[in-house]
This record gives sequence, structure tokens and C-alpha cells, in this order.
Amino acid sequence: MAGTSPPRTTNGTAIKKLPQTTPQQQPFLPTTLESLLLAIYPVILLLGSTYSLLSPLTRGIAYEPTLQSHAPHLAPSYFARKRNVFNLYFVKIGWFWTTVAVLVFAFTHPSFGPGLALTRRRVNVLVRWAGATLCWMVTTQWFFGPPLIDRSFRLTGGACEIMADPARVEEMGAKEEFVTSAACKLAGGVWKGGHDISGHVFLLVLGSAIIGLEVLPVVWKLPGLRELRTVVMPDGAVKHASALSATVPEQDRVAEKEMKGVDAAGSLGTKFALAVMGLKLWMLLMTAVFFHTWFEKFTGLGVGLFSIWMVYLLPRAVPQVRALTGMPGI
Ligand SMILES: CCCCCCCCCCCCCCCC(=O)SCCNC(=O)CCNC(=O)[C@H](O)C(C)(C)COP(=O)(O)O
Ligand SMILES: Nc1ncnc2c1ncn2[C@@H]1O[C@H](COP(=O)(O)O)[C@@H](OP(=O)(O)O)[C@H]1O
Repeated sequence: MAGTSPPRTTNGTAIKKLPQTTPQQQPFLPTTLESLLLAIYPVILLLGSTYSLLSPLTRGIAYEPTLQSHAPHLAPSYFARKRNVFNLYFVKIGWFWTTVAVLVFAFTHPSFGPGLALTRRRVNVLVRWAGATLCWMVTTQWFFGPPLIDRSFRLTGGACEIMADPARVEEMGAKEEFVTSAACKLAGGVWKGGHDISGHVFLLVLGSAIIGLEVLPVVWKLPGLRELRTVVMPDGAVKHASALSATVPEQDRVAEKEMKGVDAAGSLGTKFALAVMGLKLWMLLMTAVFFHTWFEKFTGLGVGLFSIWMVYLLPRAVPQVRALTGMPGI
């Protein structure tokens, strides 16, 4: 139509025209490209677990289920030690690094708006981060009492070993405090007997996927990460995400000239975020090789992917939720 500007992406460039047919893709499912990228997680876990089964480095060393690892004095590699520097200062405070990576990216990449201005796109990133933080909190920190990981451990028959000794419990007088793994360890107990969903796998999957799902649609201009995503519109129609770009207010569109010279992965914030994501994937591989059972790793993966689905895929199908979360790259 004469006089109307074509739909634009976050960097202000005109988006590719897609056929005006109803998309085949279900809105609450990832595109083919997104599925391929997310498949990196089961692949890493399968490769790591298979390596640990077959490698002469690990297969001869006894695995200690209560430690979720090999005995410390038999650790087959630096990365098999719980006190390795990457575990202590990167994974153990993994939510901190995820937060910093996402914030630095959103507040330095020009497609989110000028300077440090709190634009709609930045508010949307903060809402998505808050949603993911809620998932992290209820899974690993607190869920109206013990976190989900500790609740599922107890539901599957696990307990704090001190509790097996009634005299000791009586003496401590704090039975209810041992319903979390943290309280149990603090009291010198052993948390054993139940199914221990891997907190590390969960945290590393969630953290690296958030960074990927925020950064890649902005810097890597592939339709499978952007226009081909499927959404339910407020009138109930199912369309490609390109239809949403057309509704972005003019003031939110970044002038094309502002983006000139900004290389796809060029900004420092982008490089930093991608480096944090890469280190998380490496540590996930290390967890897969040296820690936990197959089943514990795959339940950690399941909870991580479910959290990602809630924050990044569900809003595509529910316009009211999407009004708060927005979508990366739009
Ligand atoms: C110009 C650019 C402006 C950009 C502004 C950037 C400013 C950065 C500010 C940063 C604020 C960060 C605030 C972060 C708040 C946090 O998230 S702190 C919490 C950190 N804690 C963790 O990450 C703990 C993670 N650990 C766990 O969840 C568990 O320990 C576990 C790893 C899942 C399992 O634990 P086990 O010990 O193995 O049982
Ligand atoms: N990649 C890794 N490097 C070092 N330690 C790891 C690790 N992955 C898991 N672990 C350790 O294995 C145990 C189980 O982790 P989780 O249940 O979070 O997946 C934790 O031990 P501690 O709790 O004794 O520190 C954790 O620190």
C-alpha cells in the first residue's frame, strides 16, 4: 500500500515478506531452527555420559551416589573436582552470571534503544528475566518451603541421614530443618536415598538457553529465529511473528543509520554474553562427564527446558502474557 512503511526488525531493516498463509507451526512449539539449537542440550548430555561410560579415564573409577561424583581423591580430571575454580565462581553462582550477561547485552546493544534508556524492549527483557528467575528460585532455592528439587528428592524416598537416627534428631531438636539438602549438609548429614534432579544441569541449561534466546534472534538474522516464529494474535488468528513487527510503534524502531557499522556479534556486550553462554555449555559437558547418573541429568534437562518453554514459548500462544514479556528481536 502506498505511503505505509514495510514491517521492520529490531535493527530497523525491512523484514522478508512471508507467504500470507496460516503457519503450519504450532505457536507454543519452537521453529525447526530453534529445535535444532535446543537439541544441543540432549546431545551434550548424551555425549558426556557416553564418554564417561567408555573412557578409560573414568570407567574404572568407582562412582559415589551420595556425592554425585567420584571420590575426591580419585578425581580423574581437574574438572571432576567439585572445588574447581569454574564450579566455585561460575556455576555455583550461575544465576548471577546469567543476570549480568543478559543485562549487559540488553543495556549495550543499540537495537534495544539509545544509551541506558528504559525502553519497551528493555522492560520486556527484564520481565522475561524475572520469569526465568522465578523458575530458578522455585526449582533450586525456595518454593513455599523447600525448593522443588529437594521436595522431589524427599517424595522419591530420600532423607537426611541424620534423620535415620531418631536419637540424633531428638538431640538436634530441629527435625523440620532437614527437609532441604542445604540444611542437611550444614548439620553434617548425608542427603541420600531419593532421586536427585541435577541442579547443575538445570541451572546451566536454563542460563545458557536464556542468553542464546535473547542474543541470537537479535544478532543472527535468520528467519528461523525471527520471522518464522508463530504467534497467536490478539484476535485469535495464528500468524508468523513478522505480523507483530508491523505493530511495533514507530518510536521503538531503531533508525537504520544508528545500526550502521554495528557488526552482528560485534558489540562488547554481545561478545561477553556469548562467552558466558559458551562457558556454561562447557561446564554442562563437564557435569555430563563427571557427575550424576544419566537419569538425574535428564530430569535436570527436563526441568530446564520446561522453564524455557514457560518463559519463551508459552507467550507466543497467549497474547495477554506476550503483552508483558514481548519477544526477543521484535
Ligand atoms: C552498561 C551496562 C549496564 C549493565 C548493568 C549490569 C549490572 C550488573 C548487576 C548485576 C546484578 C546481579 C544481581 C543478580 C542477583 C542474583 O541472581 S545473585 C544470586 C546468585 N546466586 C546464584 O547464582 C546461585 C546459583 N546456585 C544454585 O542455584 C545452586 O547452587 C545449584 C548450582 C543449582 C545447585 O547447588 P548445589 O550446591 O549443587 O546443591
Ligand atoms: N561441572 C561440575 N564441576 C564441579 N562440580 C560439579 C559439577 N557439576 C556438578 N557438580 C557437583 O556435584 C554435586 C551435585 O550437583 P547438582 O545436584 O547441583 O547437579 C554438587 O556437589 P556439592 O553440592 O557437594 O557442591 C556439585 O557441586
